Amino acid sequence: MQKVYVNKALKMEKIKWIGFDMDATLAVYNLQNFESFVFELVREKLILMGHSEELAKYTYDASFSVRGAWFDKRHGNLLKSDEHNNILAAWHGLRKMQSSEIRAMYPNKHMPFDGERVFVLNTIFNQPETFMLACMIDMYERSSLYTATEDGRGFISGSNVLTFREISDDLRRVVDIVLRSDQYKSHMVNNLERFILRDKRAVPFLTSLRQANKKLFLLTNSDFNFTNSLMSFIYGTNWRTLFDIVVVDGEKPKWFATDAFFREVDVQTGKTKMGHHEGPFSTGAVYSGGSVVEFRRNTRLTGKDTLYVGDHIYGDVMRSKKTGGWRTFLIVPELDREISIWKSQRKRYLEMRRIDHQLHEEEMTASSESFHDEDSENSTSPPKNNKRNVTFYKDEAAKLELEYSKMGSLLRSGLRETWFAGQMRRYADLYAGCVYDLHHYPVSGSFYVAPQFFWPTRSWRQRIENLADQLQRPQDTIFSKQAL
Ligand SMILES: Nc1nc2c(ncn2[C@@H]2O[C@H](COP(=O)(O)O)[C@@H](O)[C@H]2O)c(=O)[nH]1
Ligand SMILES: [Mg+2]
Repeated sequence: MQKVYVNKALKMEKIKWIGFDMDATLAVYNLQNFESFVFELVREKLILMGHSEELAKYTYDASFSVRGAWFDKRHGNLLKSDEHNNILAAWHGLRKMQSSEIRAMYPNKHMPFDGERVFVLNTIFNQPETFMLACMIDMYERSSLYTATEDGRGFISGSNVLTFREISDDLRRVVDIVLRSDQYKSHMVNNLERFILRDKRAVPFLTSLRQANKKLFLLTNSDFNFTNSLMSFIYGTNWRTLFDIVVVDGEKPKWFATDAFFREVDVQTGKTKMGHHEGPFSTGAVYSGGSVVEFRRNTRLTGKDTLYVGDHIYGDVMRSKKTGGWRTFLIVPELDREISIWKSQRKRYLEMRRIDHQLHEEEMTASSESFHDEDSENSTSPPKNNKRNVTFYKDEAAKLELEYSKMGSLLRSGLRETWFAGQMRRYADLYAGCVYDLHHYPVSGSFYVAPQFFWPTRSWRQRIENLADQLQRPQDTIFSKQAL
């Protein structure tokens, strides 16, 4: 679709430095191939660890997971929440939970965020993990050796208890080991054609930014050898000359929270030199680790003059904005697909909006009548919502969700915005499906947000259509070649 969307106005002429994340940003992954490869490696290691061999029967289903899900380690559920922690939908294993079940476990269908209890599955690297969590719980639920514990925190077989927390912790450990392993990295770098999508805009994009006097840096959590392989594949072996500074082993989000020094990498051996780096950074050199504090000291950047482009809503976008004061550009690989499904489902969406509005009006009328009748002897409880409308709305919402994946859309659940969408709106100044979409805009222009009007309207149809259009952010984006 080649569009950049705007949450917060940004003048490109004020940006002196542009930083890039590598994995899932400059290096665009073939998600289908990548996710099933990681799923298979993780499955093998979980069985070696001692989990049931029944796991071998589960194959990767790319149409199951959606990013941004929360895993509740206490009840073993995958949750889709909104930005106020209201639960929009939930899965136990591979099974979608009924509304009544969710309500019984989570009063008011709400769960306050607690980092001890919840693991947020935010990145493309968590996608196989999300599906594996569902598979493991499904498998133990079906197993004849295990039954559910009385306290509902997992499974029991004889005197052996396996809690949902333990399942999730085991899986996390295995994913972590797999992504660090030589087996994973060597298979990736030996099969780059399978895992990395080359984009013909890549070199012209970075070159045009440099020609416009922007300083460029790479800041990735990957190690030097892995970075070198991927970047050489995309940009050619001289890729380092495209950047003013190259930082590997970044350990974001920690990179934004410490004052650690940089260490220089020996690009011949890939090993880091002893001690730490002092003095200005050199073009062509590669630095390991470091921190935003040291980076700022070395480059004299203020923060507002830096635009950082990354795919991790927390590690790349929220932390860089909150701690570094950087301007942010989020890459959402699912965006083009989300928008095209959204457009194709506009009629269904408008109908749901109309029903939703009708239900609200009925509720308002009923509660205002009951309020006025409060003291009267004839006081009646509000009439129940029109059941047919409620059922219709729920069925349509479920159908809409299935257009995206079994866990639905990344950005919405029915009409409601997800937690991921809320985070994106708050912390990403710009966003796009692909970093190279920025190449279609002049380097010195400005991004604006179209004004949104919330004036009162007479008819529900007008209100619905206004809202629908506002929610279609693509139409809200204005780009101007002149500065504000
Ligand atoms: N050991 C782990 N490595 C992980 C995990 N999730 C991602 N990763 C690796 O981090 C980098 C991301 O690089 P960036 O360019 O996006 O900053 C990449 O090499 C991933 O393999 C994890 O949970 N554990
Ligand atoms: Mg990344």
